[in-house]
Amino acid sequence: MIVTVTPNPSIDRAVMIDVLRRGEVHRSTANRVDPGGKGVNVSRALAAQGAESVAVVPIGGPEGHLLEELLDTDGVTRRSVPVLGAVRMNISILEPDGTTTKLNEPGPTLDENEVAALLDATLDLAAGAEWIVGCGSLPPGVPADFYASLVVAARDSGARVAIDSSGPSMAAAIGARPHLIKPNAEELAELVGADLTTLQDVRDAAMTLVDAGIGIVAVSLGQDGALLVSREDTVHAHATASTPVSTVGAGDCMLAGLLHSLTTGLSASAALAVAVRWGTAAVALPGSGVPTPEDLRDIDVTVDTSPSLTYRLGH
Ligand SMILES: Nc1ncnc2c1ncn2[C@@H]1O[C@H](COP(=O)(O)OP(=O)(O)OP(=O)(O)O)[C@@H](O)[C@H]1O
Ligand SMILES: O=P(O)(O)OC[C@@]1(O)O[C@H](CO)[C@@H](O)[C@@H]1O
Repeated sequence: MIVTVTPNPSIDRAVMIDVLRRGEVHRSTANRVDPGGKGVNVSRALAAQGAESVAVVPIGGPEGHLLEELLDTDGVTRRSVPVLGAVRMNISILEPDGTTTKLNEPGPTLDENEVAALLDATLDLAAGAEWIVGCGSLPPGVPADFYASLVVAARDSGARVAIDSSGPSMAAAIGARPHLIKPNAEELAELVGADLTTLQDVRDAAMTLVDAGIGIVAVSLGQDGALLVSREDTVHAHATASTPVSTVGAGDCMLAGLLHSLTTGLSASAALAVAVRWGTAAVALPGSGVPTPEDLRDIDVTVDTSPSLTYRLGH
């Protein structure tokens, strides 16, 4: 079982328009609402593939009720932690070529007791979990060491911990040495303070983090797929998204595929192939849609266990 914790979940509203023009009134051509937040998406992606998962989420306000309803509709098992503030609403503006503009709210302020309750609810589930996954931004009131505390507190539970966040909370989590992290290229560049233009740069940056005690660094690279780096492996995998519609949540689906595969005992390279298949499939879905088994069928993934490291990103 995979337990996710999303300290700052959201209602994701996706609005499709022909072209985004600053300062003008736009009439949407289509729209949809999804339950959102990075850990929530990991749990949704697992549920859509019939894999066992529990999503731990702070729930408050009318938006909180809606989030619970949407999670139930998606068949996501959840552990709700009641909070006073309302769950945020995030907006994605999608243009026909797949260009995605996101407006993310900061989220409600959580008080000390609510933060403690969120951590307790997650650790409560740790005993039966293979992975605990902490994902996304932290709302106001949640200290930057939230994920670091999770890594430390989960250490004796037998569950491995994966973290996907950014900025100070990700940096602090890395200090606590989680088993796996999933930065994208920008987040990795920020973590190591270097420009990343080739696969070699990505590999070197990821290896710095492996040297610092992280077991697996899985870097999502958008159209360039993903690079997995561990003490034993450097694996690159990529696939072509024939009709990119929305990249929102693709990284979360990729992480879900990776963790699910590692749980079922696949090798690093086989697990990365699954991860890229799930991520690429998500790009072809509107809004924060997560792929079903059928959506994965026609995606050919190329996996390279000795990748050409001179490959330039974005080409
Ligand atoms: N344009 C694309 N073409 C093909 N595959 C893509 C494309 N964009 C994303 N992917 C796939 O989805 C995975 C995750 O995408 P990306 O690197 O954008 O994650 P991310 O920045 O963490 O996204 P998010 O935070 O929105 O979930 C990639 O590793 C890749 O496999
Ligand atoms: O504001 P954060 O927590 O960094 O990101 C939140 C978010 O953009 O991430 C998901 C996609 O990965 C969306 O469902 C959600 O709206």
